[in-house]
Amino acid sequence: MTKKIAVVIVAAGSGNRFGDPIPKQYHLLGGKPLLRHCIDSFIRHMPIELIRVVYNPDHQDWYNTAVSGMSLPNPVVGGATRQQSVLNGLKSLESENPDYVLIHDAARPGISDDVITRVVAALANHHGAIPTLPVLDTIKQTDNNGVIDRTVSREQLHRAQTPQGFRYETILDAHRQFEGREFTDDAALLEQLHLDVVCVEGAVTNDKITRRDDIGRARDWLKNDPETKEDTNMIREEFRTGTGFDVHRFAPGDHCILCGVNVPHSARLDGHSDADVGLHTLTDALLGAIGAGDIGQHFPPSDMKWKGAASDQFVHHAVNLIRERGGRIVNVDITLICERPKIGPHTSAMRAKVAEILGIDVERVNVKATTTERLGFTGRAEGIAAQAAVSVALPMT
Ligand SMILES: Nc1ccn([C@@H]2O[C@H](COP(=O)(O)OP(=O)(O)OP(=O)(O)O)[C@@H](O)[C@H]2O)c(=O)n1
Ligand SMILES: C[C@](O)(CO)[C@H](O)COP(=O)(O)O
Repeated sequence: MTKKIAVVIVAAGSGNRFGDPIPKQYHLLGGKPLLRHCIDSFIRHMPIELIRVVYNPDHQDWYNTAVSGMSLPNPVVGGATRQQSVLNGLKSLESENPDYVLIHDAARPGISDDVITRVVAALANHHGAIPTLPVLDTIKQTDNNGVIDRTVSREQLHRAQTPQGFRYETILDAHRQFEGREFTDDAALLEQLHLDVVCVEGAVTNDKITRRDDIGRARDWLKNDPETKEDTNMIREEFRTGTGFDVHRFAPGDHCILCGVNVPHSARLDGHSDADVGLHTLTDALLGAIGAGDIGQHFPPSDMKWKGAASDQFVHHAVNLIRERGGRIVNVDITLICERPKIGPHTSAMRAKVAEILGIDVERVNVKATTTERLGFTGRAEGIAAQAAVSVALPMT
């Protein structure tokens, strides 16, 4: 009899070890997000209504981009731990009551048809089946100081991958029973219950993306993957450039706000909001990249509500417009043009602040300064000018 098979793809993690503001499951590999690679693989083995993605609603924009054009069931909200996310995903399938369920990490985009087939086939004779790889290195056990106690035999050791397949009711009961206790994979719960879980052959391409370097390895296998070239689900990106220019005059005061940083000076900047000329020009550049006008259209200077306002909110607004379009900021470069105050001592703090506001890595942000050799209004110390250039990647429609 044909078995009803469902899949839970857990994608609610924040990827702390990967260390990027964009969670790793939404990073592009060969033109499409890791999560989409996983979905595209499972769709060949089961009806779309039996695919459940467990996600974090804070990632909504990235999620929408990843599943664009697909009519998947609504995503399930994840929990604080992988285990909690799995339980939420399993519960969401109760009305479907499948025979088998496969539980897969969205961080494993290199899942192959063969691995899925092997896991499912093994479920005919076992409560669970998981793909594994042999351990090839010699394994040492140490004390707390790193001094070797002994060499562990690797003969019976295996590296566990996903998808881990189970009889649905068995794994749901196990997750309910052990809710709150910590396990690093799903098979471990059945081990506690002395139910048999068999290891089947996994795949090197199915290794988990955990740290930043892992993406490079995944790109290498993808280059050799014949399916990729014909893949019609690739989310292709196009790159947009935006520029900004802004000027504010000096007025009596004792500091300027520049790129979100308080810089002591013998004058302040006058104008719209807190007059942060750096963030204003950045906002203009971001809006320019997506064809969304300029800062004055979104936040009219005539509107008194912006008087004295912190300018990071203008940048946040532009960033949200980019995210709504499924885009991401590739890099930004801001130049402050003035004779005084001296900007050099503050550029590190400005870079960090701008990166924080944009939610991107500091390495993608540059802030620099120049003078105009005492020429013109900046040379006469009447005010500060700033210009910015940004690059934004947008999914091609
Ligand atoms: N609360 C959580 C934690 C993890 N996961 C998912 O579980 C899989 C494997 O977890 P891991 O590699 O540890 O991902 P993260 O938790 O995102 O990474 P990190 O531990 O580095 O923060 C990932 O697909 C991740 O999205 C999840 O759905 N819910
Ligand atoms: C489930 C898993 O991917 C199997 O290898 C792994 O245990 C997840 O562990 P992590 O600590 O969440 O990376």
